[in-house]
Amino acid sequence: MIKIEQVSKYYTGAAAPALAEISLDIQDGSIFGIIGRSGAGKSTLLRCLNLLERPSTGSIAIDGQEISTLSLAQLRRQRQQMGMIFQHFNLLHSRNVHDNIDLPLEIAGLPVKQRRARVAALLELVGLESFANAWPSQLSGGQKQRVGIARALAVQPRYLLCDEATSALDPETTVTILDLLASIQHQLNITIVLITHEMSVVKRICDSAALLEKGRLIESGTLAQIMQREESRLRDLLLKEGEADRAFLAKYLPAELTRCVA
Ligand SMILES: Nc1ncnc2c1ncn2[C@@H]1O[C@H](COP(=O)(O)OP(=O)(O)OP(=O)(O)O)[C@@H](O)[C@H]1O
Repeated sequence: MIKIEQVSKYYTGAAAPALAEISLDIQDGSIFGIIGRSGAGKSTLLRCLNLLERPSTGSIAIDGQEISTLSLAQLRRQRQQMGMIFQHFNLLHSRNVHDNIDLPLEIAGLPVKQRRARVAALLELVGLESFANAWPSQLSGGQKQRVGIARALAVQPRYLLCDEATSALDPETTVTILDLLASIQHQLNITIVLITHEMSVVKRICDSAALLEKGRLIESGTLAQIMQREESRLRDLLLKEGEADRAFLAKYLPAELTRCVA
């Protein structure tokens, strides 16, 4: 479990903190959505989780281990537990698909035979078996993100952090990538933390969510809890584009759906 307690982040020279006293629990095996407008602090929080940024105050504990107390070697090991995918995929254009996925394994110093087997399994996992020799420039956005996902999973992380991973994709491709992430979570039992400004993403795959605004946590909980709250900004946001979203209503508010249909 990731336990974030009273985390604040002050950037030098900034008038207001990027994060202000954020407390959140991210349960193992969940798909946790962090939502907020531009500047809300989502990326800062994600960077604190992947250990690229240190909170100014407060603590982040992973499985009870406070990360600010880790030695450099421990920090390196902990970073390997955090796979990351990005809005613009961040593939190396000088490497083909196979070699992009292989890169973290090469850096980790795994024997070549083991690396080949692992890359083949990852290509299959993301449905790109026949694209091993393709170059990034020959792929669609969705295929590029599949390569990004395979690469992030190469060293078998426990957490997959997704930074607006579908924001550059069209709606149909977005759905296929989100469904792939949900299937991977299920198959590998990893924890997925994703940041997004799109409620449709949260509705499609998240089981928990947190709403940030100007660095502050407005609300958090499981979607089941949020949907039962009387006064909830997150519930309002989830229902805002909800009319057409029967699957979501059927899951969380079946009575509401029956009323809409009647
Ligand atoms: N390296 C930095 N130095 C100074 N200020 C920063 C830095 N990174 C972020 N900020 C500021 O911190 C605040 C939160 O930014 P952050 O990028 O975390 O928000 P966000 O919700 O991810 O926004 P977006 O959706 O636009 O990426 C903003 O006011 C931003 O200008």
